[in-house]
Amino acid sequence: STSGFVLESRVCGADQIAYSSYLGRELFLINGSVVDKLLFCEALKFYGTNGCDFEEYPGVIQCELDLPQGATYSSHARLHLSGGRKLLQQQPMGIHPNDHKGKLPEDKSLSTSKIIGTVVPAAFAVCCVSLCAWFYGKRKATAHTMLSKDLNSMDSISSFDRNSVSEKVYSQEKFLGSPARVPPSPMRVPQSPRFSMSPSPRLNRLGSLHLNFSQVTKATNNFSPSLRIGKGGFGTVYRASLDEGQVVAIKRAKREHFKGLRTEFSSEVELLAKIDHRNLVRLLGYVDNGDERFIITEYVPNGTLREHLDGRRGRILDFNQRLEIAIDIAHGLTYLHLYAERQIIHRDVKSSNILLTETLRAKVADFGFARLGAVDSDDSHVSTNVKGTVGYLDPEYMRTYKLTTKSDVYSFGVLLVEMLTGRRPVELKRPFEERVTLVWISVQAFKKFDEGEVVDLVDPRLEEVVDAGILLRIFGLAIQCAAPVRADRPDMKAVGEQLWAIRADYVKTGRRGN
Ligand SMILES: Nc1ncnc2c1ncn2[C@@H]1O[C@H](COP(=O)(O)OP(=O)(O)OP(=O)(O)O)[C@@H](O)[C@H]1O
Repeated sequence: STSGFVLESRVCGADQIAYSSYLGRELFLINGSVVDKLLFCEALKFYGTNGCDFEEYPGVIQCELDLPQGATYSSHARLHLSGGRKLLQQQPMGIHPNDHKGKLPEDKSLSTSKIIGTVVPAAFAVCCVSLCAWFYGKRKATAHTMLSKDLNSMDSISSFDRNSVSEKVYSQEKFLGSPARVPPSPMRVPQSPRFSMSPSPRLNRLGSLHLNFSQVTKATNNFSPSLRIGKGGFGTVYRASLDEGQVVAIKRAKREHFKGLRTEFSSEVELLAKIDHRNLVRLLGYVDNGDERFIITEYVPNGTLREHLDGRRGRILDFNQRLEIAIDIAHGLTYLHLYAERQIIHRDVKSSNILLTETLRAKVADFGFARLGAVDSDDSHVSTNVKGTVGYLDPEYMRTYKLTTKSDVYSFGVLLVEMLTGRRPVELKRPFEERVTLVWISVQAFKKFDEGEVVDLVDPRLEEVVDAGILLRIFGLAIQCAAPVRADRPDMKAVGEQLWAIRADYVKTGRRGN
């Protein structure tokens, strides 16, 4: 731990349990999901008596004090936390793709056994989430209700404790990655002396745009609220017009958002500025004004993917448009993973980071910037600003602190489910069992795939009826991407290829009711 920052983590059986506190703010996690303290303490108790040592765990004493009288770690919780995988594998959950009306097209890469192989562990992971949620929900009721062995009746709610942590968490590195544990990111290139952050420089020039602070002020009409297009965890975004008539987006980050940053900011930006791909938002330049930083990017005029899924941008996206957007995202991420000068892991793939052009081409935004908001030095502070949404986080990254491109693949899988269903990864207003979309979809998938009613899982706002075989493949792919174990996930390039093949078949045979 560093001053004020505590991180403890144990891998016990099949589960990873982590506790983090920073300046009095506590976070409890099981397998990457934020859980309430009761479940966390019960897990400690359970594992403590099963040979997994938590003696030095700072929360143990607290747990002793706080656990309500008679609260026990239920046998069903044990089943799911320690033997859940086994339990699920024993479930007779056959998927019979040929039983339903839409025949599963021949696709070696997505054979039935492969789907089972990925759906089952996925369901295991989501069961953990559900379980946390279940405890949270039932805590207020008096007794623990038995978790039915039948997945169909699984009762789940989101595990978020809204009082202690918002739906989103700040960059996972801030909460979970002590400097010693998080391996250096591929983005962490040696500091370039040319761009080192001395206190004096007021202007750094990178990319194709060379602006100074007063030009930025002018271009944004002195940061006029009328030009404000959005606000994120890192700062406020403005639409700005340059003298030459070029329209750009300028992200303004206040000092508190980057205080304590290591000095490789400029070398990282230098690297990002070289990236030129049609599915990635182009970085044009940045200005460092001491107290503020301005990141200037290509302006993408048609809002975020999330806004489109919500119907806030006019006509709702049809299925083909969603497929094309998914392919665009896959291409953008493949470029970052495979073809950029250095491998770049996005770390914050989500629907609000996908921007759309007027012709509905998708561009991935914010790559490489997640880390700029993540402060982990001693003089940093905990901000309530958020970075990264819990529902998109790779559970294996949370368990091992090892970040790989497969963490982006996981987030992409969650995003694909979001695009197919229209639902956010977590929707707290839904019935219990539907609140964590990946949980719901995986559980439903078992039922629906059998019954050939996979069409019911699709966004109800979609007017067309999509062939069940196509849906089966794409849901299968999404669940495979979001597999809890990294090795089970395909790489981004393969994902793009599979999406491409699915789209080709959709265009040929899958369009119904249009
Ligand atoms: N290059 C851009 N072109 C057009 N609009 C943009 C651009 N960049 C950002 N925006 C708009 O500004 C909003 C805020 O973006 P920002 O990246 O700061 O936050 P976010 O992605 O929503 O959240 P987070 O900080 O958690 O990643 C976006 O939702 C989008 O509407």
